[in-house]
Amino acid sequence: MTASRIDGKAAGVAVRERVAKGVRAFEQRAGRPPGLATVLVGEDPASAVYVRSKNRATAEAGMASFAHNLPDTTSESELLQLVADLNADKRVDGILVQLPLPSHIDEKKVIATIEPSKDVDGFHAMNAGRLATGLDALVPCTPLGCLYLLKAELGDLSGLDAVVIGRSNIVGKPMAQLLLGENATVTIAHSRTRNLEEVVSRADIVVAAVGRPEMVRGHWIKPGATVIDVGINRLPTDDGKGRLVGDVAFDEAVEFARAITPVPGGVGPMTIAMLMRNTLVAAHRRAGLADPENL
Ligand SMILES: Nc1nc(=O)c2c([nH]1)NC[C@@H]1CN(c3ccc(C(=O)N[C@@H](CCC(=O)O)C(=O)O)cc3)C=[N+]21
Repeated sequence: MTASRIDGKAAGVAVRERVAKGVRAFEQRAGRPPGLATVLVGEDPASAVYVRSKNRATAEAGMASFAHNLPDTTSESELLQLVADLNADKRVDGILVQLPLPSHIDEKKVIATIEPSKDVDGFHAMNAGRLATGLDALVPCTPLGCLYLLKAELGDLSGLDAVVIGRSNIVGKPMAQLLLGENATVTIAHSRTRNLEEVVSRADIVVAAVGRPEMVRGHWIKPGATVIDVGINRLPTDDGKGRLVGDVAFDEAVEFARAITPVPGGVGPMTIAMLMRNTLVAAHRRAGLADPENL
């Protein structure tokens, strides 16, 4: 069997087009566009690229974009003050503080300072707790994008065996919560899991989010399973440009899976699309409007 490639780029474009329509409708009703503020501290080139593409996507969706690029000498209290200012700014519906932050800044403190109704990353404990207890929440963009691709591929996930490899607050844990919400049987595996191969080989759905290049081998995959690869690992190449690979050995896994996301062009573009979606949803909730439909 040769797996189909799940086209996250195309799915992301489709979501962003629906968001853009929703933005126009919101603006008619609220008299202002939804707004997203991004905060980048320091000069990490990869972070700068990601934040730029988020700002571009925001403008393309017709939303107001407020980009704050700060030097890596920014103190923690200066950053907390900026977040407080953005919390109070009525034009701002979403606040994204790009991670990782420089080591002299406590990420936990920064996340805890973001107003939960503007936390479009879904990282605040309020949103994590609301997701875990089945209340309306802002849900982290990457797992939300993964769930979107899974439902597009499989429809109903009820009763399926899902394995999430990785237990981060950003991907693994919220991914598991979302799958549980869809009535999948969920296993969370991690670096201490014994016999990972055997655990993976039982799964109808594999979500790999460990950050270790090509760690999941093709023969681990149950024939006909669906594989979502969250990893983005840059490997060195002779020409110095580097090559992106996921956490799954793609060329092997296509021989076993029913469908699989490539890297790049899989989960990454969906993350940005879901950030646009979350910003539109946050704008509606903050304006006292019902959630937009069909996103
Ligand atoms: N507060 C915060 N929120 C985030 O959502 C967040 C963050 N910090 N820090 C870094 C990670 C990483 N991230 C990506 C988003 C899009 C792609 C993406 O679009 N990737 C493309 C291109 C990859 C490339 O060429 O580098 C692809 O996979 O096809 C990748 C990675 C969001 N993150």
